[in-house]
Amino acid sequence: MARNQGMTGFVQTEPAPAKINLALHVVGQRPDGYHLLDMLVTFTRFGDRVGIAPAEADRFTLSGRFAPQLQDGPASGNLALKARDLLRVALLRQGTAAPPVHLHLEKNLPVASGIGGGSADAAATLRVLLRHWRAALPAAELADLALQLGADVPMCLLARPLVAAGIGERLTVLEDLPSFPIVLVNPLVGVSTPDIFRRLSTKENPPLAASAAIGAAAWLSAMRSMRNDLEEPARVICPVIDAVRTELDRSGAQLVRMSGSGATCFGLYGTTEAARRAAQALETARPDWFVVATESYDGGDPHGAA
Ligand SMILES: C[C@@](CO)(OP(=O)(O)O)[C@H](O)COP(=O)(O)OP(=O)(O)OC[C@H]1O[C@@H](n2ccc(N)nc2=O)[C@H](O)[C@@H]1O
Ligand SMILES: Nc1ncnc2c1ncn2[C@@H]1O[C@H](COP(=O)(O)OP(=O)(O)O)[C@@H](O)[C@H]1O
Repeated sequence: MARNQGMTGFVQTEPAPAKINLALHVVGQRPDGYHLLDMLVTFTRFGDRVGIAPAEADRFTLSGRFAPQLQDGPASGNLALKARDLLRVALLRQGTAAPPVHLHLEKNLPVASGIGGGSADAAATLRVLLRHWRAALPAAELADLALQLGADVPMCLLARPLVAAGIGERLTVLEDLPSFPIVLVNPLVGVSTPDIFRRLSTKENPPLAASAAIGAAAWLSAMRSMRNDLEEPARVICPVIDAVRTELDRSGAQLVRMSGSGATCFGLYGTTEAARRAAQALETARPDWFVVATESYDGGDPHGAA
């Protein structure tokens, strides 16, 4: 697997936005061990990017700040390539051609950080390859294929504000969730998702009450009564999360919470300028952390907005 300068020369590129769990309630456990979750989810303009070009044989290259972390393991373990291979098998089964491609991943999102980078890459790969190969799968088959790649992949395929239930396969798109100026902060300590789930002390918590709020103030107030049930076990494994939260609280955020299984925490702000200033102050105070100011999507077409 080679390092590559960037996206120049790729015939099609696709954004792989970060997934933000604005709330995550653990409400049960399936017999196979997977946890039942109620999640309020949005996506950000900031994310990874997948590019493709036709090729004589399949090829995979990486660039971006976090590419080195994915270069150590075998490329075949990369979720973008798993997505390519699974999609190709499904298309060949129905008689659709899926010729070789050069796939490039610009890795801007920290790895194992609770914002679904690998899932976003897999989903973006599915979207861009379906376009490139001018192919389609029945909706139910595509949803199944996405879920095989990971519990977060179906929601990343939609990449728009939604409520997710089950393990992430039951999705309800939210048309009225506003866009929020948001700052993401990760202390650059990777957190293993199964480890966090294993440490949960209780698995049957109150469900998400997703009432139909209208406007940013009403949504903020509704979100304040929601939780991320994975925060408690994550703070035990990764105590620096407390420091991340404290810094975000001090930066003037209207709501601070951890996303997914951590360790990324986010702050929501009243204006883009407030988010930008907060990110600048955080970066100065903690140059060893990953800090980015961005915006979450509203209920409109995410691919138009990205
Ligand atoms: C916690 C969440 C919330 O959005 O996000 P991240 O922290 O990964 O971003 C997701 O549910 C993560 O989804 P994803 O990262 O795709 O998980 P998978 O690869 O399917 O599962 C990895 C492992 O996590 C545990 N797992 C995952 C999802 C779930 N609902 N219950 C679980 O117990 C299982 O041990 C599983 O083997
Ligand atoms: N394209 C990818 N980007 C990030 N991680 C990947 C990718 N492909 C495989 N992985 C593996 O998936 C695991 C989860 O990574 P990631 O999706 O970044 O986690 P999270 O959902 O917690 O943000 C990592 O341990 C990593 O080795």
